[in-house]
Amino acid sequence: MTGPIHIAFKRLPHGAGLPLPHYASDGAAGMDIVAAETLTLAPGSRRAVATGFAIAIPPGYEVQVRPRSGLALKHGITCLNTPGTIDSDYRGEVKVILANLGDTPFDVTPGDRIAQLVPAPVQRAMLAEVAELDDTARGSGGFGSTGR
Ligand SMILES: O=c1ccn([C@H]2C[C@H](O)[C@@H](COP(=O)(O)OP(=O)(O)OP(=O)(O)O)O2)c(=O)[nH]1
Ligand SMILES: [Mg+2]
Repeated sequence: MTGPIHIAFKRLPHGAGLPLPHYASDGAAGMDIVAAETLTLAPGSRRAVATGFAIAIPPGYEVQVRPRSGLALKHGITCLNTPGTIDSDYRGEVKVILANLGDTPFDVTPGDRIAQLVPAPVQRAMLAEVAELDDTARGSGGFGSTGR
């Protein structure tokens, strides 16, 4: 584990009184984040759920919004766009796009831990357009071409 990066955190008015994003154990990779609103997710539905905060990530990094495995396993709740991407230049409220893949309605209450944040370095790419790509043994085989 490398040292922590510093992320500016701004609490928004509707986030007042909510717990800060926090690591639930010494070795946790993700900081748990909580909902800042009340809602019920019907089976098969999705919502952008408020967290009540905004962040400023240093250049060269992103923050990934990932599901919590307990919610996924017990209730079928996931982040639809996982891993969600928070760009370093985004200054709006962090939202969690929750989807209910289970078969019962799922209630969310302010303070419920709904997802986790994992910072990651960003490697940008520069494209070089060419007429032909080099040959490989795999070629265009994919999507199970090597067998089960
Ligand atoms: O789970 C997420 C994913 C994204 N965002 C915010 C921060 C991110 O920087 C911005 C844009 O996300 P993304 O690039 O994934 O979405 P887009 O559909 O490409 O929107 P845009 O055109 O604004 O980039 O939305 C969230 O709050 N939560
Ligand atoms: Mg985008």
